Amino acid sequence: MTDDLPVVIGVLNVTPDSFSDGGLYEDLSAAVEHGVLLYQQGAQYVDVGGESTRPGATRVDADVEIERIVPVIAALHAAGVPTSVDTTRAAVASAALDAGAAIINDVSGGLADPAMLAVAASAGCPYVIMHWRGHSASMQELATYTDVVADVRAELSARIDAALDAGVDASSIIIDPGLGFAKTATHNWALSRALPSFVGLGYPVLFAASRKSYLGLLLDGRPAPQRDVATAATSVLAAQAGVWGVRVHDVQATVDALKVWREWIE
Ligand SMILES: Nc1nc2ncc(COP(=O)(O)O)nc2c(=O)[nH]1
Repeated sequence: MTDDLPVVIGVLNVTPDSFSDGGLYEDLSAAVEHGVLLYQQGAQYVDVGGESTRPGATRVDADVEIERIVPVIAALHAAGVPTSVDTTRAAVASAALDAGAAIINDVSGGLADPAMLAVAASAGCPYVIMHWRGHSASMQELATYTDVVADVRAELSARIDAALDAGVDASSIIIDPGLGFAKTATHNWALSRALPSFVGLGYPVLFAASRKSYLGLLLDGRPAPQRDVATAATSVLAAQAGVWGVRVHDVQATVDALKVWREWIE
């Protein structure tokens, strides 16, 4: 939280195939320009990703991820823009930290790469543990739960314990319910409504609904770039639920909406 507003993390995907902004920022100068814009609009961090996590996306090698994101992170660092690295790979996280990234945003919560927890532990940096059940290709078949809120809480808690056992400091851990990752729209709404119970786990919660398909469904199939007003609404509701931060593509819309929320609850 910064002056009682949630932290806003701006999304910068340096990929050809991310679901809502793929291909827009593959060029270094375009990526850096957009990252600086997001920071100027009020993002406390810019989340730089080099591998699409969309359902069905094909994986890229670590060296491709590194090639894509390290120059961007280094340039944003030089420009005074704090960044997080969106990766499931330890080698990519290490390279990003060396280039100046401040946060590891690991959508797999340490499951995808056994070496990741040790990297997060030794770096001592904030480490985002998102609920995840497998890589993009298979994840929607994995969307089966007895009670999605209870199951996600339990599985996240297991990842928190694994991180603590690996030496990650409790004060470094941020958790994220992972909307859209092995979740249906119904699951996403249930998890959104249950955000206070995730806040109750005692770790800062990152909420990342931005432009996701469950919002598209609600908006009669509207394409991803036209879901930013709905995203800003989720940012306010997440703030109301007590989250630490929100991860969004349209920073301006969310910052404006959160300012309204702050005045309203004064
Ligand atoms: N912590 C976190 N990171 C993420 N990274 C990518 C995407 C999906 O792709 P996008 O980069 O286009 O939003 N979603 C999440 C998320 O829900 N939580």
